[in-house]
Amino acid sequence: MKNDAIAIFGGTFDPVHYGHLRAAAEVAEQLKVSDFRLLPAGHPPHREGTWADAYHRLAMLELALAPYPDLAVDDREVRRSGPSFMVDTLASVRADAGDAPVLLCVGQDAANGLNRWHRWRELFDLAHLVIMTRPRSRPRYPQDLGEMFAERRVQRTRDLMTTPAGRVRQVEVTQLAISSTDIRRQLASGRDPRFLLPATVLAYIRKHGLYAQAAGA
Ligand SMILES: Nc1ncnc2c1ncn2[C@@H]1O[C@H](COP(=O)(O)OP(=O)(O)OP(=O)(O)O)[C@@H](O)[C@H]1O
Ligand SMILES: O=C(O)c1ccc[n+]([C@@H]2O[C@H](COP(=O)([O-])O)[C@@H](O)[C@H]2O)c1
Repeated sequence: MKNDAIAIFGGTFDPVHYGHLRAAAEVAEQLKVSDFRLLPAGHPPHREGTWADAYHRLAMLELALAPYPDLAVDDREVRRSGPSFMVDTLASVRADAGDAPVLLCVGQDAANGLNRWHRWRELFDLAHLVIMTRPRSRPRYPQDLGEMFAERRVQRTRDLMTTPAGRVRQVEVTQLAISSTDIRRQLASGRDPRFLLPATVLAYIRKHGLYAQAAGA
C-alpha cells in the first residue's frame, strides 16, 4: 500500500540522465511513495555555476518525466531567488506537508558531504534522509556526520512513516555509470551521448545549443 509521504530528490540535473531516473524509479518503488518529486537546484550554492540555466534544466526534467506520471517535478527552487539552500527548500515543503513524512533522497556522493551544507543539522528537524547507495557499498563518513547518522539510522521503510522527520535510512539502488559531466564533455567534443539520457532531452539540448562550450566541464 502507498503512504502519504512526500519524497524529494534534489539535484543540479545539468542535464538529467538515466542514472538519476533509474535511481528515482527504484527508490520510489522501494519506499512506496506516491508523491515522488525530482527537484532541480535553482541557484546551487555549492557550485560555481551551472552550464544550463535553471529554466532549461527544469524543462529537460519535465521532458524526461512526461511519460511517467508517478514521478513529478518540483520547481520551487527555480522560482525562488537567492541561493538554493536545501534547508529553506525543506521548510517550504514541510509547510505544505503538515505532519506527513518528508523524505530527502540523496545519492552517496551528496550524503558524504552533507556536513558542509548550510545549517545541515536542521535538515533532520524537517525531513528524514534517504541515502541511495550502491549495492554492497560500505560508506565512510566524517565523524560528526557518522555519529548523526548512527543515532538516527533505521532499517525499515515503515520506521520512516511513523514520524515526520529525523531518521536516516539507506536504500540500495542500481548505480549506472553515467554522469552529467561526461555527457557535457561528449556534447562539447562533438560526440553523441545517445542512450545515456532520454532522446527528448537530447533533442532539447541540440535545439537550444546547450553544452557546446562545456569542454572543460
Ligand atoms: N549515475 C547515478 N546513479 C545514481 N545516482 C546518481 C547518479 N548520478 C548522480 N546521482 C545522484 O543524483 C543527485 C544529483 O546529481 P547531479 O545532478 O549532481 O548529477 P551528476 O551526474 O553527478 O552531475 P555532475 O557530473 O555535473 O556532478 C546526487 O544526489 C547524485 O549523488
Ligand atoms: O543546502 C545546501 O547547502 C546544499 C549544498 C550542497 C548540495 N545541496 C543540494 O544537494 C542536491 C544534490 O546536489 P548535486 O550537486 O549532487 O546535484 C541538490 O538538491 C543541491 O541543491 C544543498
